[in-house]
Amino acid sequence: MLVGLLAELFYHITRFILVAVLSCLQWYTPEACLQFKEHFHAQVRAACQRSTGTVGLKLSKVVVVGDLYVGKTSLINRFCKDNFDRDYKATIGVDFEIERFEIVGVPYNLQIWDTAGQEKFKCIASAYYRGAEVIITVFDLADIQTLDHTKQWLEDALRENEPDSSFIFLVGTKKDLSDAVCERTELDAIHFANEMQAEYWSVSAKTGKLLQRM
Ligand SMILES: Nc1nc2c(ncn2[C@@H]2O[C@H](COP(=O)(O)OP(=O)(O)OP(=O)(O)O)[C@@H](O)[C@H]2O)c(=O)[nH]1
Repeated sequence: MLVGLLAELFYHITRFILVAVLSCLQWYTPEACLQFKEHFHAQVRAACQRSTGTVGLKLSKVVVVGDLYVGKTSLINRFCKDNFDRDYKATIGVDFEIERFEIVGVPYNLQIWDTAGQEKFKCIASAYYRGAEVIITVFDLADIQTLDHTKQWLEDALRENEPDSSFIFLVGTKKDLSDAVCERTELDAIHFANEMQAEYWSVSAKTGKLLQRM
């Protein structure tokens, strides 16, 4: 009973944080967010409002993977620091940010791991995949090859985690550069997201403007 409740609590908190991440960036449509449809279960809400010591679930690990130059760091920077840098600085190995939230009175930490897309750093970055509650697989909407590569990135990340233990997101970046090619890539991406049971988002770290979910 307690285990079931904690599992449900964990599920809702993780979803809530992801919604917070994406909504902060205004990169979502409400219908994409199951959380807004269901809200918290009464038991989960009650558990959250009790002493945090009894809950013990304060940390969630997010791993962001994808080819080099697709915009992983920019995505994280927009969320964590609300800034955008047009200059490219390759991530060396891994980097991480911690964001602190309070959800119905419970302090919560979101640990976001930014991994390098360069092949030569792959073995370093992959050492950090384990224990990811959330895997965000990123590609560049203007470069269809990066979408093709997401399958491999996701497989590598999933291999390091227990089956069905991670929420999966597929995120297409640089939506501000959108043209007809991007639109075709998005259709492929939505198809692929369905196949891998991922939630799909089209985003722009540059503008942060509300973008439509296809
Ligand atoms: N126009 C536009 N450019 C973007 C966007 N997001 C990122 N960029 C640019 O794309 C380039 C690469 O972005 P990064 O965030 O460094 O890419 P990365 O995936 O972290 O790259 P690695 O660290 O090598 O894995 C930079 O020059 C960014 O300014 C976006 O939404 N729109």
